[in-house]
Amino acid sequence: MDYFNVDNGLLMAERVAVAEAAEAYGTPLYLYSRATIERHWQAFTDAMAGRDHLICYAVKANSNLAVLNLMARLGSGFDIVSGGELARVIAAGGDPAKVVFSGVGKTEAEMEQALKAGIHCFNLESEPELDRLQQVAARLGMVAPVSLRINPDIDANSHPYISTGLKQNKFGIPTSQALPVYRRAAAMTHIQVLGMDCHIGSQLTESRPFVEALERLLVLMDTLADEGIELEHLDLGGGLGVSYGQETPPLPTEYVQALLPTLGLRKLKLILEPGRAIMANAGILVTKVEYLKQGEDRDFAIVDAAMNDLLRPSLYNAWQEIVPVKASSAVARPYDVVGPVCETGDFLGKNRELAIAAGDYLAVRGAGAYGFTMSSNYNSRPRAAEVMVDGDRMHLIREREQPQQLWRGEHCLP
Ligand SMILES: Cc1ncc(COP(=O)(O)O)c(C=O)c1O
Ligand SMILES: N[C@@H](CCCC[NH3+])C(=O)O
Repeated sequence: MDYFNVDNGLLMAERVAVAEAAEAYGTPLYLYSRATIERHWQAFTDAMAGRDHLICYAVKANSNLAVLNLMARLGSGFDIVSGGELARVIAAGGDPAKVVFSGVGKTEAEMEQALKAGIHCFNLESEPELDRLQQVAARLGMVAPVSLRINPDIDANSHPYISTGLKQNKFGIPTSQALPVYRRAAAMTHIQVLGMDCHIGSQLTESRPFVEALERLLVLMDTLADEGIELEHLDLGGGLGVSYGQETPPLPTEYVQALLPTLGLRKLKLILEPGRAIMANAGILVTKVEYLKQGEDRDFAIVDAAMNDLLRPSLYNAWQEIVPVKASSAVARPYDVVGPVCETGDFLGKNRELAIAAGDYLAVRGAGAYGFTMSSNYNSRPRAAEVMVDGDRMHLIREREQPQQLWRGEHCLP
C-alpha cells in the first residue's frame, strides 16, 4: 500500500504544507489523508469484487469519529472489541448491522449493548463466552448471531506481542475443541450459528500463513457441514501488513488472489477485518525538534512527541521512518530521536541519520494506525490533536487536550 507521502515539506498527493499544519495546530500532531484512507479501503473492496463479502474495518487501528465516518460513508462494516468502540461506530454513523464483535473478554453489559444495537455477529472466543451470550440473549428474549473464532495454531511470523494464532496465545478456540462447541451452539435456543472466524496476528508480510489458516478452517467447516451445521460466512480477520520501510507485504488484491484457489467454488460470504493496511500509511505524526544534545556515546534529537503519543517503537521495538519535513542545510549525523518522557524506553527511532536543527519539524511515517489509539496521558502529557487533510483543506478532527481535561473525573478527598 502506498504512503501518504511527505516530500519537500508537502504532503505530495494533497499538496498541503506540513509545517503550516504544525504551526496552525501545534505539535505533536497527527495528520491523516482522506484520499489515502479511501484508496486503501477501496483496494480491499476491489480485491473482493464479484464475491459476496464484507470489509469490517478494525476500529482499534484508528477510532477517530471522522475516520469511522469516512468508512461508514464508503459502506464499510466494522470490527469492534469493546462497547466503547461500538458506541463510537454508532456515533460516527456506522451501521450496527455490519459490525462484528471480537475479543476474548466480552462483558455481560457489552453483550447486551451489542444485542440491542443489532450487530451482525459476535465472534466468540471460548465456550464460557458462548454460555454467557446464550444467557444474556435469553434474558432479553433475543437471538444472538455468532461465529466461533478458531485458533488454528499457525505462526504469523510477526512480533510475538501481536501474533494471535498460536496455541500458547489467549485467542480463539483450539481447532481440536471446536466441534463440540459448535454442536452445543447449534442446539442453543437463543444462539444462531452464522460463521467461523480467525485472526492469526497483525503486520503479516506474506500470504502463506493466511492460506494455511484458511485451509484448517475449511476442513473444520466441511466436518460441520457433514453434521448438518452449514455456515454462511468465513471471517479471516485482519492482519495484512504494511511497509514501514523494508517490508514488502502483498497488496490486498495479491492477498485475496492467494486465498482464492483454497476457497474454490464455495459460496461462502467472506469477511475481512483490515485495520493497519488501511490506516498506517494514511497518517503521519508531526513533531518538533526541541533540542539537539550531544552525548559521550551518541547524539540525541529531543522532540516534543513521546512514547505516550506513539507507543509502537517502545513497545515492539518497531521501526518507523522519520523524515525532516523540510530540507535543511545542517550536516547529517546519526541521532537517537527521543521524547521528553522520563523513561529510557521513550524513543521514536534510534541511530537515524538526520540533517536537522532545533525548531525543525519531523514526520514519523506509518503513524495512522495504532498511533493515536494507543496514546496515553503518561507524564500528564495532553494527547495530540488530529487533523484530516481533504484535498487542499485541513480539518481539525480532534482538539489537542487541554490541561484541565487531564484530571477530568478525578476527586480530592472531602
Ligand atoms: C480480531 C482482530 N481483527 C482485526 C484486527 C486488525 O488487525 P490489523 O490492523 O493487523 O489488520 C485485529 C488486530 O490485530 C484483531 O485482533
Ligand atoms: N498495536 C499493534 C497491533 C495490534 C493488533 C491488535 N490485534 C501494533 O501497533 O502493531
